[in-house]
This record gives sequence, C-alpha cells and structure tokens, in this order.
Amino acid sequence: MPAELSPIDKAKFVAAKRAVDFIESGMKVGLGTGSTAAWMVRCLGERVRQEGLKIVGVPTSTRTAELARQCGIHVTSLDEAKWLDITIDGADEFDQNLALIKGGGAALLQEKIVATASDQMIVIADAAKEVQQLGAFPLPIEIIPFGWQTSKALVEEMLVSMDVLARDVTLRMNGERPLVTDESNYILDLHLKRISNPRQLALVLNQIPGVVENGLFIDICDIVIIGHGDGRVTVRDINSGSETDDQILFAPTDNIFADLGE
Ligand SMILES: O=C(CO)[C@H](O)[C@H](O)COP(=O)(O)O
Repeated sequence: MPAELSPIDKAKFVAAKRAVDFIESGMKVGLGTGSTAAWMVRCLGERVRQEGLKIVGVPTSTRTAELARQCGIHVTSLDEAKWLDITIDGADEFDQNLALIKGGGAALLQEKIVATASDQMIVIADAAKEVQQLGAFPLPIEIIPFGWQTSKALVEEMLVSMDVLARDVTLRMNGERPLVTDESNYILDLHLKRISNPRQLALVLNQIPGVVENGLFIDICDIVIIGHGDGRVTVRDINSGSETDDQILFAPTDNIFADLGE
C-alpha cells in the first residue's frame, strides 16, 4: 500500500476489496460511480486478469465505463444485459435501514436504474458515510434542462408545503455553466440538513414535472460494506440482520494503483 494513501482512501479500498468477493464467474455486475466504486472496478479488474474471472459489467457512467475497459472488464449496456446479478456502488450517506443518498457524482439516474435492475445491491462506503438521519449531505435531483427554473420553483414550493425548514435549492455548476449529466440533464442540490421522511420525499419529488429522478435510494440496498482506515471491514446485511467484521490485508498489486485519477 503506497504511503500517500490517506486513511479515507484505505477505508474505501478495503470496502471495495471485500465487495468483489461477492462476485462469481458468470455474473452480470452493475458497476457504480465515484471514488469508492472506482476502487471496486480496479479490484474487480485484478480478479479478471489474475483469476480469469468471466463477468460482464454494466457501468453507471461514462467515467466508470472508461475505467472498466482500462481494467480489462468486458462492458455492455443494461439493455443488452437486461437483468443483473449484483450491483456494487458507493453512497454519500446511508442510515440504519440502508436508505441512501446518492448522486454526489451526478450519476444517480443511471445508478438507480442499474441498482433496481439487480438481484442485489451492495453499497461500499467509509464509516463517515453512516448517519442517524439522512440529509446533512445535499440531496441531488436530476431535472431536464427545459424550464429548469420552473421545476426548481416547484421543488421549493413543495418543500414549503411539506414544512421543511432548511430548503436551500441550488443548481449544480461546472465552472461557469450548469453541470450536465451523462443523460444531458441538470442537477439540483437540496440543502435540507435533515430528511424526516425520506420515503415520502422521494415519492413527492418524482411527481414534479421536469424532475427525472431523485438521489434517495429506499429499499434498494441489501448489504453495506463499511471500510475503516485500519483495514477493518464491517459487512451488514439488512435482510438477514447479520453483521460481521473482517480484516483486509493491504496486498494490492502495482496495477491497482497505476491510476489514482478518480
Ligand atoms: O452517488 C455517487 C455518484 O453519483 C457516488 O457513489 C457517491 O457520490 C459516493 O462517491 P464517493 O465514493 O466518491 O464518496
């Protein structure tokens, strides 16, 4: 393990490394987006190269598709794969019910479609992502560019009607211009501080014209793998209620650290 890796990167790495143990030859695998998911793609690529693991990957972003190809993973589209055995992805926050906020990397739409089309979703995260109540991380929603200011006003109105106190809504920018997602949409970030009823909010948001999808993932994630900077990983399964602790040895090859770009 190179010395320059921070404890947070080590935590992300061990969570990712443990997660790829769940992947078996023949599986169709949803590949998440973000820095933690990028570790998973690298670890998976290592298994493909070293063990000849035969899998098909369905990436959730153009970034992930590019990295997966670089790592030697055979990549296809969701329409080609149709249904997936497993999706492994990061998250911005998760709570005790494994409800998630996702979309910090602006890929929430493809991420939700891919995770929902999978038998199982595993979230990999460093311990700092665990929260008592969702909402400290701004909730991303994907909206279409046409009439986006009207959609934003409707979102704000809806938050008022739901008596949400903190409700600053901002358009995500990329320099001087609005950030444009892989699906050519915009992202609004909802600064809510806390979300008292994520299930209701997720439903209501998707009723607003112009809103394509929101970053609340409810009843989608089955397992969370929490990484710690000392190499410990906790595997928590919401369906069985089990929780186990493992220790991951830092024994990555040079290949895995060749690209720290994500
Ligand atoms: O939802 C996501 C991208 O849309 C990411 O999974 C989420 O933002 C976590 O990213 P990271 O692993 O870099 O902290």
